[in-house]
Amino acid sequence: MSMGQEVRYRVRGGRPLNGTAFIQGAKNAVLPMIGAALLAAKGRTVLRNVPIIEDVRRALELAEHVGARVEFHEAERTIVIDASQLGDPERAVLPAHIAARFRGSVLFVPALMHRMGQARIEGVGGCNLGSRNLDFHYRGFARLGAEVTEDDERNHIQVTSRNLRGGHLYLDTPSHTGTENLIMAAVLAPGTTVIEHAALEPEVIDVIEFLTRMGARIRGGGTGFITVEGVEELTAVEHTIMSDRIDAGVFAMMAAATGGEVSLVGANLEHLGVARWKLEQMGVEFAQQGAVLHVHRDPGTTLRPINAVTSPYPGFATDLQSPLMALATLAEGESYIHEAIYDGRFALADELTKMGAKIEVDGTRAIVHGPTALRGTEVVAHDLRTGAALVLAGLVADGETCVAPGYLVDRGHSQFASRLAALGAKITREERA
Ligand SMILES: CC(=O)N[C@H]1[C@@H](OP(=O)(O)OP(=O)(O)OC[C@H]2O[C@@H](n3ccc(=O)[nH]c3=O)[C@H](O)[C@@H]2O)O[C@H](CO)[C@@H](O)[C@@H]1O
Ligand SMILES: C=C(OP(=O)(O)O)C(=O)O
Repeated sequence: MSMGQEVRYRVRGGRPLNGTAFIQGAKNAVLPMIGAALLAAKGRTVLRNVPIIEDVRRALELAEHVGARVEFHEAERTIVIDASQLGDPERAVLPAHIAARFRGSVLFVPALMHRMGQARIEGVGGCNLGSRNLDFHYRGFARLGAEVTEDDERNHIQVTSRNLRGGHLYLDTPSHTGTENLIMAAVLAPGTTVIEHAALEPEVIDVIEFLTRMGARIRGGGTGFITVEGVEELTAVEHTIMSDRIDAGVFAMMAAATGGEVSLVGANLEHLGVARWKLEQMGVEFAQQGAVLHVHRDPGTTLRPINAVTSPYPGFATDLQSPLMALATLAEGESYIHEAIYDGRFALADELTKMGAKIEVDGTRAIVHGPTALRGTEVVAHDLRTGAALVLAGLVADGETCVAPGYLVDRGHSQFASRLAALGAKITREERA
């Protein structure tokens, strides 16, 4: 999609979702893996089960911009990356026009440090969720020996790294990309690095598996205490990306909202963490059948209200908080939601209010008064998950719901309209020049 096009989703409510949906590969695993692939000085990396999302397209543009050769075989959901030519320090720049369009751009910094000795970050994007800092990343790079300077005027950050070496690192809170970035900074730094208070997300573990296959020496993934022994070089390998637990959670909640019955191919119930138990309390039935997750909500029963607090894995995922708020508008009674990770995720409440929902917001806490008979209207996707949550609301609303800008949904959900249409939803994705 070019920058000039406007994408919108049009949804007509009233149909239960039934059938089979293919859960995409994980956005939050593929982005660090594209960054990690740039660490390999020889050979070609092959990534499989790649989600066809805008963030992946931006990541590949960025990889080309810094000097890698990339191919995205969309029909095969496969990426091939050749990073053997990286090395020109002049190209060690993450320009705002690409990097500011997605959060994952920050995951390129370790590769630029190792391969080019420096990195200039002219912008980092991601969903507009209030304050989102990167201080743990930069402080960690500095503890490994990098020099980090800020150009406040232009809002640029310069990282220079002649001699990275192992060190003792910690995170104030278990940052997801922070953990991945510090691991990638440490894998090629001589000596031992310890990372305390590391993130436990399944994607972090998938990234550790990928790096280990490349030749990295990493222990303690999933324990919160990670040890990395620096190695001299990493090799390009092949890896199949884990399935996207947020995509799975969104489809499960859509089945629940509409009173449907779906089979989610590739979804893993364990990866839902606390969200699984919350949805079960609301009246959603899950059955894991090997690699397929079966989700059912009896349309003859009402949804029960819920209390949820977002927290790092295995807590209730903040990325699932928005669709949960939309689902809670349908529950019989008062739901309480506390968003403890981001201070700006509740823009959704105003949009749901336009559809008839009754939600009281106080800072990062919200009370949802259900049940509401939602009405379709034009609503704004302020961020990726707000977009997905509004599509969920549209699936049960009376009349037509129009969700824009669709680009934000396309940042993270692959072929959203066609996968939902395959389950019986009335949804179209429109592009206007
Ligand atoms: C590309 C990617 O993987 N994105 C995910 C990643 O984002 P991301 O890795 O950016 O999220 P973090 O875990 O780093 O952020 C969590 C909280 O920590 C704060 N913080 C973070 C880093 C830092 O250096 N200083 C600091 O103060 C942030 O402002 C935020 O309030 O994890 C989030 C939390 O699970 C998810 O919502 C995002 O989908
Ligand atoms: C917050 C999200 O993504 P990002 O970190 O890429 O902005 C998300 O996936 O909901």
